[in-house]
Amino acid sequence: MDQETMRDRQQHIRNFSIVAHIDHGKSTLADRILEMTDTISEREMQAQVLDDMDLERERGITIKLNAVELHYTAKNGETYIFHLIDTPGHVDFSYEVSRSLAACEGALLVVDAAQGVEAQTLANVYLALDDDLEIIPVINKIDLPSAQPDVVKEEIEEMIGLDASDAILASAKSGIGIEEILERIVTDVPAPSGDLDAPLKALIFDSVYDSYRGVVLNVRIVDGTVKVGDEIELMSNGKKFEVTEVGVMSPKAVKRDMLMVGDVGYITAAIKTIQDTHVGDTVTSAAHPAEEALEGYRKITPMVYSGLFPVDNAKFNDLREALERLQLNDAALEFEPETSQALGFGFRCGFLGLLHMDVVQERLEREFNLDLIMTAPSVDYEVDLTDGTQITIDNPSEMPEASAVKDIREPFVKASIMVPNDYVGAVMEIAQRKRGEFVTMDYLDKYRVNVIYNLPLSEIIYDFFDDLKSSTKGYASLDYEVTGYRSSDLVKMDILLNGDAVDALSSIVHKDFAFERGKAIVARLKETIPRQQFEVPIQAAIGNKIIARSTVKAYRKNVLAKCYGGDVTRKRKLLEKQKAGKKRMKAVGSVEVPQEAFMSLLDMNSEDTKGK
Ligand SMILES: Nc1nc2c(ncn2[C@@H]2O[C@H](COP(=O)(O)OP(=O)(O)OP(=O)(O)O)[C@@H](O)[C@H]2O)c(=O)[nH]1
Repeated sequence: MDQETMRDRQQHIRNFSIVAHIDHGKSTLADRILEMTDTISEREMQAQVLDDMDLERERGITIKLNAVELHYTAKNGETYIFHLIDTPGHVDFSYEVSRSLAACEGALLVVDAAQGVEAQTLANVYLALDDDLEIIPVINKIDLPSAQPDVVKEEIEEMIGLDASDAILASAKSGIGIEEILERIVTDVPAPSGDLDAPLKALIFDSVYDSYRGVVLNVRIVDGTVKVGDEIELMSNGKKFEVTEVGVMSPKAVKRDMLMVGDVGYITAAIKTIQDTHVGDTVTSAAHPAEEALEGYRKITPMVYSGLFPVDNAKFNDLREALERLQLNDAALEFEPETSQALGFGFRCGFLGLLHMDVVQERLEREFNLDLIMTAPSVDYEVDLTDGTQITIDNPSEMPEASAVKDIREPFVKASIMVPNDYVGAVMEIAQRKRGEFVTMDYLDKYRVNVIYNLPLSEIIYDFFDDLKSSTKGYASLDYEVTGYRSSDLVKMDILLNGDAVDALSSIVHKDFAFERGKAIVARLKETIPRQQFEVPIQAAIGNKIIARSTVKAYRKNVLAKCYGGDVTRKRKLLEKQKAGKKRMKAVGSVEVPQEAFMSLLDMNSEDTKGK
């Protein structure tokens, strides 16, 4: 390609994302766009191509970002190169949204015509506005009988402050408005402004490990060009590599001779060590390095911590390797080795939230074939000791004796909960129960309210959102940000099995809830720990004081005795269930403890809310 062709090409590139609240139709719209541009035929279209992780498909949510190149011949007769960069919609992953947005000039803002603007619509659109992206409002699902496009337009104008008079009315499901969207991308989203002749500068926005090709870098080229044979340098550590392949995803990998300014594609360079690359780094040319690296991404700090232990202790190194690979394209995942008396060697991992934790656990098990025991999630605490020192603790078992502790502070969040008027009472009741402190309440329009609460993060990471959803018929949407740490009356609760404290079962609880939770967790453990050859006493204790107790009776009858006369399938099912359960047993001292027992700490939270 000569210079002129490249300059002309640059003018025809459009890089954009789709931002939306979860379930407002982002993936469906992406599919329609791929179909309309013949990037993929209907026959090839597996349900929702952009969400290509199995896990995502099962859960129906977008987690990882993907970038796809497509070609669109506009009404003006010219062909444009679109790069569509997918973004996740769940609150846990807003960090990833900002990563994809950094590679774009524009964003489609998709709002469900029946649901209206929701918490993540706002959170995500603010991220896009921070990046100065051109925003095109799209009101989706206008085919629904309950669609109220005019009300939604008003909401977009009032709540976001965007002009919605020319918002596109669309139905991703029935294909309405898709062409208009494509045309507006051409006319409204600016072409990338980088300098073709400047030294290479490419932003790594994602990377994956491939056992044949090494690390595959997904990049947005900000300046210059890169081709096979070039020597590249990673600006954060000065490491140099020779480029072995470049290409784009369309949606399968398509090799190219080169990538140029404005392109979004991949680079491989036989990078074998995972630790060398990290998202947010800048790739430059080793021969003509850029003077300054791109701004990169802000550092993200995990909010929820949990211990991950292989059921088979010999798999410790496999687990480390798997975590390293996941970390490649999951900058938010943190881990460090942890030793538990009860569970042996494992890792203390930091996650963005419970969904993130769940996804990591499932990926480790499916993609890396690991059987894991995961301990209940915890937040991190700032602790002032009586000797004047301050420590941070993300593992309840490390909490010092109460006598050595002067003050414990826990993270607080400002939560914004959007609901229809009718449910405000229900929301307040839940927030209050979770030690919430009411801040304010704004009427968004005639129908909906934004309720703001300060809440301890530890209270909302578990089941707050589920509770909210179920008591508002699914209408509530939630967004939150950590605002700081506050002193709370917290104590460490130990759990003793057969008289021995099990470190992996300790938790930190508010004094006022300690009794109740102690009782609930002991009851829950009694249900989950199977009968053994001997009696197993279960106790909850604060310091030396036992606050709740129960006993798992010794094992007597065969499990099959529970079956009704000779029903073979039922019998088999029961045996299978028992076998699956066994796989995840861990011997803690002399007691066999199943995985679910370690999650009892979670259940106890919902337990104590039920009775009220
Ligand atoms: N009636 C109707 N349903 C739609 C339309 N667009 C999407 N849906 C449905 O809405 C649901 C959510 O759509 P998705 O495309 O998966 O939503 P999403 O925003 O990508 O969700 P995440 O990937 O989790 O962020 C699916 O059941 C779709 O079939 C539409 O235009 N009309």
